[in-house]
Amino acid sequence: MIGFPTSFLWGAATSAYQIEGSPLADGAGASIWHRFSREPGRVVGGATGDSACDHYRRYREDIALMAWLGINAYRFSVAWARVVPDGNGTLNPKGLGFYDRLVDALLAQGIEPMLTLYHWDLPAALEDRGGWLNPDSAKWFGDYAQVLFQALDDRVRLWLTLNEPWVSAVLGYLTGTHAPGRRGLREAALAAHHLLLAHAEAVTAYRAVGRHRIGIALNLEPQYAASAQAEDVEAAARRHIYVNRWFLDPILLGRYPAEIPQLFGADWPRRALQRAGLIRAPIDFLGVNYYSRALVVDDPSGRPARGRLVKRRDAQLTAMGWEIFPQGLTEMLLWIRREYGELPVYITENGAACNDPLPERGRVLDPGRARFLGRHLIAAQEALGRGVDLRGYFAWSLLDNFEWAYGYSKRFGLIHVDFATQRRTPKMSARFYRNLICRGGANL
Ligand SMILES: N=[N+]=NCCCCNC(=O)[C@@H]1[C@H]2[C@H](O)[C@@H](O)[C@H](O)[C@@H](CO)[C@@H]12
Repeated sequence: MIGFPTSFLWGAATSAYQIEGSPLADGAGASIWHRFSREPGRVVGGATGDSACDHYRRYREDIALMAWLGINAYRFSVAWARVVPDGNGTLNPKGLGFYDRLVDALLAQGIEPMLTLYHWDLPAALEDRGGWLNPDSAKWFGDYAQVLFQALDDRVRLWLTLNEPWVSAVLGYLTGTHAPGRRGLREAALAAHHLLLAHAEAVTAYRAVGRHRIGIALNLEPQYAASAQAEDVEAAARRHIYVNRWFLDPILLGRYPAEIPQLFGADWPRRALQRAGLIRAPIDFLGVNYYSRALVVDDPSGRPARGRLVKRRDAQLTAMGWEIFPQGLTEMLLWIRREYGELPVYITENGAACNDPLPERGRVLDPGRARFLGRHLIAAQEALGRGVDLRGYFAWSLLDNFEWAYGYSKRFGLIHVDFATQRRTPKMSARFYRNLICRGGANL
């Protein structure tokens, strides 16, 4: 098995709303998650991101922990409403100032910043104007992206436009389990289309002013038929289009998969097909967020892909109920290369929620997470050995944090956070990852 290249990025990832806290500090505007988390019943325990990991104030302490961890890259997102409080208008210098200081502090430790422009926290003022259902949303996003390109492209060399637009569209507009909590197939398809146009708007804007590289982070999940029955095989094929190709094809090929309008039927926005060509603004790399595979059975009532997820009885699951399936990462990376050609790839998220014990004498024993990371890094190494141009790996997540609708009930962190005291405690998995990075990934 070949090793990891010396240029390989060993990182960790977070997002603004999940770790920063202080959502309205220094002139920041509210986001849709600030609003959504306050709606009764939306988040486990009625939790909000008001404090989270208090990273907005403790970022220097957290960067010192990153330095101890030995990561050479850190993926974070910018809270749009900190920088442009009403989403599309006046800049807030204090909001931008936080990210300016964050980037400088990272670089001072030799840590490469990877900046995600949008990780689900749309300014609430833009939601009041229709949010991602408004055709102007692509321009709003392009204008916001421009602000950050101008301010930070002299130091940020890895940009991501959107994080998991599929989750934004499906959980935000179809299932309603994420902000803004709307429920409609047509809305989901329209929001997805505008998110893709927004991605293209930002990439196009970057080409005019940017000097480095820009991509997008997608949640990609291999779909396996639960049986050899034709109806299950076909259901898995439909879900593969729905979960993976719906976004990959327009971004990388400039067209929607032919099957997508059939899956959405009358709910598919007709004009979307003509405008799909606009979406293919060539990217420099693809971010792959990999967590698990899906095991699919036919389900005629399931909309829109008419497939339902099942679990094998003997499956090993994380605390999220997701099957631990490292080989799916290798297969997904190889499939992307076969299907879309040579494109640099970063694993921009991979990690596990575990039922961690409480810290005891400064230690948190989470062997399951260490094993999860190790097995997925072996799977990544396998893909590297078979020709995938894999440039880096970002563990999700640096810190235990606000896990969206699960609130603080699910812990993904390499570092434990006591949310009552904000005390950080590196877990066993952090030491495992630190030692691995020291060895450049050798002897996995
Ligand atoms: N069944 N199933 N399987 C996997 C489905 C994954 C969809 N959720 C994600 O990818 C989110 C991504 C998000 O960026 C981050 O902000 C979240 O904290 C992590 C952890 O939840 C992941």
